Amino acid sequence: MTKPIGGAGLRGQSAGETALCTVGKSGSGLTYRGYDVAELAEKVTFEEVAYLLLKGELPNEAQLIAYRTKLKSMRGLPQALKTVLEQIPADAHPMDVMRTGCSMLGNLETEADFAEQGEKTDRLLAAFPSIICYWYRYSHDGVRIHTETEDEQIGAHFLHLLHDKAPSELHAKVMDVSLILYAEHEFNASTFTARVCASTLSDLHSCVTGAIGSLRGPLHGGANEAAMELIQDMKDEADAVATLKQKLANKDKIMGFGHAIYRESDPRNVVIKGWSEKLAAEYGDDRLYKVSVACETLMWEEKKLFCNADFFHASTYHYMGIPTKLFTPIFVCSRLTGWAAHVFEQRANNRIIRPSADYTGPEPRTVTALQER
Ligand SMILES: CC(=O)SCCNC(=O)CCNC(=O)[C@H](O)C(C)(C)COP(=O)(O)OP(=O)(O)OC[C@H]1O[C@@H](n2cnc3c(N)ncnc32)[C@H](O)[C@@H]1OP(=O)(O)O
Ligand SMILES: O=C([O-])CC(=O)C(=O)O
Repeated sequence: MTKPIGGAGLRGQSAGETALCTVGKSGSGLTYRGYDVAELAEKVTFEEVAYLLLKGELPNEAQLIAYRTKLKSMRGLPQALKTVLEQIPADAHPMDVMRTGCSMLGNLETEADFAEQGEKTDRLLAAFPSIICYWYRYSHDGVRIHTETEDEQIGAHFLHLLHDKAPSELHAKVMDVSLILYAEHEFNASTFTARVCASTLSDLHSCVTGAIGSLRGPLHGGANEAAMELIQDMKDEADAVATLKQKLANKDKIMGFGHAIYRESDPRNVVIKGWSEKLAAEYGDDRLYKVSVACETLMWEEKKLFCNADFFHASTYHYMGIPTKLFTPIFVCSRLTGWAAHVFEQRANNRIIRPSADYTGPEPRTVTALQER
């Protein structure tokens, strides 16, 4: 069945132009500046994708080396930010930590002029893994970590800070692919939030802080954590089927399935699913992978709903020893590139975003005096 255009949620309506990304239009269904995401995930690294989105083209070798060196040099956190992170309790939601971390950095290293937007974005790109891991390791393990590592790549750097040791080649590769898959997705809710904020000529940190808030919800980025909570207790494939049937009978939303734009599949799923299978073999226990596949089959048979980017990310991250509550912050570390590129694009051709509303309230009336109400 084709979905009606228009209606609630601005679905099917164009809200502006972008040269950054197409969703559901060509190739596997997702392109970044004309490159198919599946090809990018196979042939390049996340830092190249970040460069592509933020600067317009893939870097040559010298540009990539310089970019990686620069990002590596920006991983340290100011003491004032560390002090703030140390105040945040262990049971805080890590997305709230990201939001506060971004906002605090905006106070300490404010974007004074739009000419600084590229520098400020690179700084956030380098600092986000440090922010989440500094807070996590301090609040959970009681240690103040050094946030600088020699890892060339952001994904490996994140795993290194989290686990206090450099990751295996396989885990570094999977993290890198994951960051590529999550980097950009046209006018999704969090990116649109960033663009609305940018359209008021606000600063970059405000745009990104708002976007983090939008990504946090379970209907958007928070779905990867919700998917993990769904599958973690499933004992086997039969249990997965029974659990989902019951949830569907209860009319529950199944997190990690469905999409606002894609109709039959999310092109990121096949890529991350493949890596989840490889990790399951390495891990030596494929229960989570198998129950995930059983969920995928059942959801298609029963509801014609398919896995979105988030579903197989749950097992993938779990196999790499990442705590569930850090899943969505990883999404932030990646999507920052898309958000910032959209902010740059909005600023380059700006008009304040201010749609109209259809009024459904009372007819005009006069105020009754307080004593008479
Ligand atoms: C990286 C990302 O952000 S990807 C998205 C992550 N979010 C999730 O995984 C949350 C679960 N999925 C959903 O809630 C939705 O599919 C969304 C929010 C992604 C898209 O929402 P919409 O565009 O409104 O969905 P859509 O119009 O395709 O829904 C059609 C029908 O399928 C149902 N449906 C859609 N997704 C699901 C789901 N995951 N589980 C159960 N039913 C669903 C809807 O309730 C709707 O039924 P209705 O017409 O009886 O109300
Ligand atoms: O496009 C959307 O609505 C949600 C999504 O998949 C993303 O932001 O990656």
